[in-house]
Amino acid sequence: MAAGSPWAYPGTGQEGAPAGPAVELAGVGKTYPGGVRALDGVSLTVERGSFLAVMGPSGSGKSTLMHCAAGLDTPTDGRVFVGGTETGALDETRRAELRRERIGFVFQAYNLVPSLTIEDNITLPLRLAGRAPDREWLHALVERVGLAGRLDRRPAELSGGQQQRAAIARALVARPAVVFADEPTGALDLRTAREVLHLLRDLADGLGQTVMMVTHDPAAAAHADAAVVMADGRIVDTVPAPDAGDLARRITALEVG
Ligand SMILES: Nc1ncnc2c1ncn2[C@@H]1O[C@H](COP(=O)(O)OP(=O)(O)OP(=O)(O)O)[C@@H](O)[C@H]1O
Repeated sequence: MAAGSPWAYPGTGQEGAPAGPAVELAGVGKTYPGGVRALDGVSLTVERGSFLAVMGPSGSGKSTLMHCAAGLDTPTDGRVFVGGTETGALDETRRAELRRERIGFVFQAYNLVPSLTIEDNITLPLRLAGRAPDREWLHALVERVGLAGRLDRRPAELSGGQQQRAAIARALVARPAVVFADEPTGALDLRTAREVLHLLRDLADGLGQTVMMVTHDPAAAAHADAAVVMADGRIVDTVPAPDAGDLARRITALEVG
């Protein structure tokens, strides 16, 4: 982490982490009951500290890929590693533990608990894991996402952008190996969406946080270090330093082709 970065804070959780990629998929396939082959031989390496976008036409397998990568669903073939741990080798209890402690989630619909304050929402993953929040880290996090002074509010008292920033802080509170974001800007207006994307970019640059984001929006994907494009359950393109116009053309070609 660069000295003087907004994240300059002792012990961001990345130190001493095992070497190697944050996420690795090797020949992952998924056939749903009923026979739909949603993933077909997907291999993918997400380097530590990188921001990867997953794009592709509707039904191409993006959500299935994210669910399998995040241990929310089990592939029918292939292997998935998160922070060096093979998720398929864990029983459901251990996999739930891994999701809680090593993976952060951000969803389009924020998924905050309406009855809890913003602070209690942010610290929920830690409390579920029986861990006390690190007050200094929590403070740095809420400052950075711009929610200092709003910690005692309930989600309904915040704008959509503020709720999504609270969800991002919640995703980061346990210092996960990777944050999975599923259409995180889908419910936001353009300006607020851009703020949230800048925040995700900043997490990768300033904190070395690995982020994997599913999006339909080429302009959102352009904030990532690279985009993978899916079609029919396969990765058909990997685009480094993606450009929104170029990505839009590639997706349109897949949709009409
Ligand atoms: N639970 C399920 N049972 C059976 N088939 C499913 C299930 N979930 C998804 N599928 C099918 O698997 C394929 C991939 O779906 P998936 O949701 O991963 O695509 P996607 O790219 O995320 O789509 P979208 O952009 O529309 O969300 C589709 O053909 C879909 O109909």
